[in-house]
Amino acid sequence: MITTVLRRSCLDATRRTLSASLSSVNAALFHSLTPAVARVSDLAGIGPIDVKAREFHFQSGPSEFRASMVSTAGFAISENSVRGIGDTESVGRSSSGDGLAISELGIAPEIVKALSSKGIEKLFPIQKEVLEPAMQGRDMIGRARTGTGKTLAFGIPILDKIIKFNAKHGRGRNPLCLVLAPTRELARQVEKEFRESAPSLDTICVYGGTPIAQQMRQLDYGVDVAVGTPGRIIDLIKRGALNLSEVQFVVLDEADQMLQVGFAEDVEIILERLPEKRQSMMFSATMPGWIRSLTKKYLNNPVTIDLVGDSDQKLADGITTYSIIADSYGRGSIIGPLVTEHAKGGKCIVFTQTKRDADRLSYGLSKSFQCEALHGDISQSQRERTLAGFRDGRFNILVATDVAARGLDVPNVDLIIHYELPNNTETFVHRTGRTGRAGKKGSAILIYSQEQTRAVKMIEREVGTRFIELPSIPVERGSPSIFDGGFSGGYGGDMRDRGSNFGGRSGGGYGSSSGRSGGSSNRYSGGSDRSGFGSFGSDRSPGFGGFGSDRSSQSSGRGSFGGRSGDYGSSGGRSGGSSGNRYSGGSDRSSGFRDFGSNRSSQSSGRSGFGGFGSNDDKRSY
Ligand SMILES: Nc1ncnc2c1ncn2[C@@H]1O[C@H](COP(=O)(O)OP(=O)(O)OP(=O)(O)O)[C@@H](O)[C@H]1O
Repeated sequence: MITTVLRRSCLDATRRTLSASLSSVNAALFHSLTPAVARVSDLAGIGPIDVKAREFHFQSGPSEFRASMVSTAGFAISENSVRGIGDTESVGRSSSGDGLAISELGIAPEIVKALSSKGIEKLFPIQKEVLEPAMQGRDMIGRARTGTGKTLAFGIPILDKIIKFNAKHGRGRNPLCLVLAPTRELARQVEKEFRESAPSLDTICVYGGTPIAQQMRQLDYGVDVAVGTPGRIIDLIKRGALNLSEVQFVVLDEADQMLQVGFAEDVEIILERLPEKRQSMMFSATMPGWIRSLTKKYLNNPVTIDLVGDSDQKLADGITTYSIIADSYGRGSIIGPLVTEHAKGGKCIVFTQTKRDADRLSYGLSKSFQCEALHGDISQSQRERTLAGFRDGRFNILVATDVAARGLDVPNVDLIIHYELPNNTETFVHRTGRTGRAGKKGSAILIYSQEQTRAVKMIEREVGTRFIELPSIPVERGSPSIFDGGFSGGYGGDMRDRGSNFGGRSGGGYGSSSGRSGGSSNRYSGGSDRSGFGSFGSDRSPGFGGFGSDRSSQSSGRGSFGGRSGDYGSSGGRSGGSSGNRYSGGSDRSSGFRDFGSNRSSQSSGRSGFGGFGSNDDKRSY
């Protein structure tokens, strides 16, 4: 922030000096730095001021960019190939081998140097495939496995173009690039990667749970790249602080999540405010069938770059998957032994379905391990401290909801434990993908109950992996629970409920046995369940909840957008209103893992299929 202020201030000072000699009209325009921009040559005192809206000539790649080098570049890691998923031109190729250095591609030396300082010298496969069409200004859908470098795949060409554009035309006030991400943590990470890869550019990360005034000030000084979550972006637009009229590059990271019902409305509000002439890109490790029809709406003649394909295994190469059977009663007690045996002192993320379980499990584990919880009910500052502590190795076990499932890049996570079956295969892929990143090895353990055997097989089929079955760990019914001291018995006696979990367990599950929740009979049943939690509401209060506070600030002034009052993932944020139905799907859920399949098939037939299940549930359970 300070750097930004100084940098833009210095620029302004130069401009002020120069503007003294200009006509008053030009000087005023020049000084204000609104959509008008002065060329670099003007700043140097050469030639007249060219006051006009900036135009980014993205259709032709910068002359320095050597496309031919890209097409012959090899890879730093290997990636299996595949076929495209779209009905447009597709790319997918199998290649491996020692690749051409990034330094030889003609991209801005600043980027080459910055990447090199992080040990990034050669392109990963997705980066290589994306570079040329991105440089040509093509809209695209990019899909590659988790941890294979999608951020830099879109980051390198965009940053390169902006650096070269700024060098030629000077800097403006409004962002040229907008990246939308589904979670605050991911937005921060993407912005950091952009900032570190192109230190001369001004980047901003905007998301809820942090003071908006500071973000408004920073925007006022001028930025080149804005990264953020949709809620806060809309809020800033409404307040007149964020002007998207000059955006030339827009990226939907984790596109399949961003385009799910509930998210898509806000994405659309934002896209409507972008210039029509722009380059749009969508990236994710998962692109369900339903996304195809949507891309037509958002993308212009896109090229599809799919390095995953439908038939191949969907996980990164270095990941070994295990499964272990445990009934509801014993589930909490086997986590310790699994961590000890399989993480071997390294980093481990345990994914739970609910915030409450994350807290409880973390509490239980903290008696034996250094451990913290991460979910949407935790204040943003604490969330950031927790993630930083996990990255830095201050503690090694993170118990998280799906707020941590997508995109987060914490190096050297050795083990993922799915404490419960995720809601859908996409979530399984993303959760599991927090390990085995950038060519490293990792393991994932899926805990399931007898009743979920078919669901496990379905995951195997859809994800293209084979689970190695671990011997079950005996747990005596009378033995002390890991949750003693607040959760004793919480998992006991609910076996039937928990057994149908994959499809959506319909029983009281955690709630009834622990005495909370005011007798909610279905934790997905919308209002009553959420009110039972109590904490759901607080999601929406400032300072809370992942996406919640994002939206709480929106709701303070979003009237004109008329948007839903829901929330990004923030679970509780969506109480009532339209979301009620989505969560009420008792019948869907009670049908057990069958839903897994039916949900997916309804997804592919259209987005309405998401209504009942997984994706919205993801948001709810953050
Ligand atoms: N060319 C490269 N050489 C070495 N490391 C790289 C390269 N490109 C990216 N990385 C590193 O690989 C890691 C994973 O990258 P990134 O987070 O972009 O993956 P991703 O494909 O977006 O994953 P996800 O699907 O989980 O979001 C990061 O730590 C990044 O710095």
